Amino acid sequence: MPFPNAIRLVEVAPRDGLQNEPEPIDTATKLELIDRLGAAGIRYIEAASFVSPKWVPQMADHRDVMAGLTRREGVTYSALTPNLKGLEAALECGVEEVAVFGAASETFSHKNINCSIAESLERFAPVLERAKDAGVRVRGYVSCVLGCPYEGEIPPAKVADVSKALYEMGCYEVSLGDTIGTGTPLKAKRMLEAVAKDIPIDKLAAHFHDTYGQALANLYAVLEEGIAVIDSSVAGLGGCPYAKGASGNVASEDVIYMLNGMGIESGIDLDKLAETGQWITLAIGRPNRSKVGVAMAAK
Ligand SMILES: CC(C)(COP(=O)([O-])OP(=O)([O-])OC[C@H]1O[C@@H](n2cnc3c(N)ncnc32)[C@H](O)[C@@H]1OP(=O)([O-])[O-])[C@@H](O)C(=O)NCCC(=O)NCCSC(=O)C[C@@](C)(O)CC(=O)[O-]
Repeated sequence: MPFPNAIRLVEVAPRDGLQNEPEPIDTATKLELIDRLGAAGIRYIEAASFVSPKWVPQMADHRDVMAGLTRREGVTYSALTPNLKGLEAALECGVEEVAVFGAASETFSHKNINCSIAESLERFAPVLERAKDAGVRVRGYVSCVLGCPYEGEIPPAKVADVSKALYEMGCYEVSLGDTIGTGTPLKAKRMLEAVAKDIPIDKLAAHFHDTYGQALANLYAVLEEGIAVIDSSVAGLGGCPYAKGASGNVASEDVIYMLNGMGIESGIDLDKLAETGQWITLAIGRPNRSKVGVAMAAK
């Protein structure tokens, strides 16, 4: 399949990027991050997570983040909602899109959302129904698509089953999460082939963490298969609280640099994006994990 002419980048730094930070990050810093990402041309930003503050304290200010946004025209600001309680709170804050998140690994599902895969799907069904009534689109995530921190290898057929269930339930797009970044390019292709038997490729997204330095190579492999939605995190911020040692998503700057070199449109201003990566890493005292961001800052 030819490479896509254009991609949609889903920027997850304000949520995935910050959810695992050991020190509290104030709401004003999160809001400035979101605003800078919008100013760099990003059209889809995962801004918050309506999960239990006991489970993920960094996302406890979800209401203040959603209510405090300076909304830019044409930008979607989404939030994670694992259950009806989260969805109702998000709706009160005027959210226009939410995401439910499941896993292809039973153990990870229990550790992350305290229920089995089957129970999670039962929980998501009323979330999708309520969201539909409210005119809110729902994205679905599947974690551990290329490996699990507890179970190791996950068969592609298992990933395909959970993805299909989310899609058939009404998720308009399913984002495939390599939660611990252990995937490699051919493995990523094989997994995608299995999922794409049931779901059109333009309804799938790649959400690859870079723990083993494979994320860009894996992205190249799935772009070749027709994937045109990429999740990434500015400065490579992030990690999952329930996947020990997992580092952040592939850095947005690195993705855009690669896409620019391939002539694939994103509508994103790389200079502004790289400045944002430098700014947030200084603001929260973290290393910048984007090679492109570091190289551009050194010029
Ligand atoms: C799902 C639950 C809530 C189940 O947690 P639970 O303990 O089974 O839920 P519960 O219904 O029994 O409720 C327990 C308490 O949580 C409260 N509660 C219940 N729901 C909510 C809510 N929505 N918002 C706020 N509070 C909530 C509820 O009110 C109650 O409070 P208490 O009576 O004890 O004071 C919990 O396990 C949880 O919050 N997990 C979050 C895990 C998480 O955020 N993980 C990181 C995001 S996923 C990820 O990073 C992967 C991804 C998406 O990026 C893709 C990839 O890379 O793989």
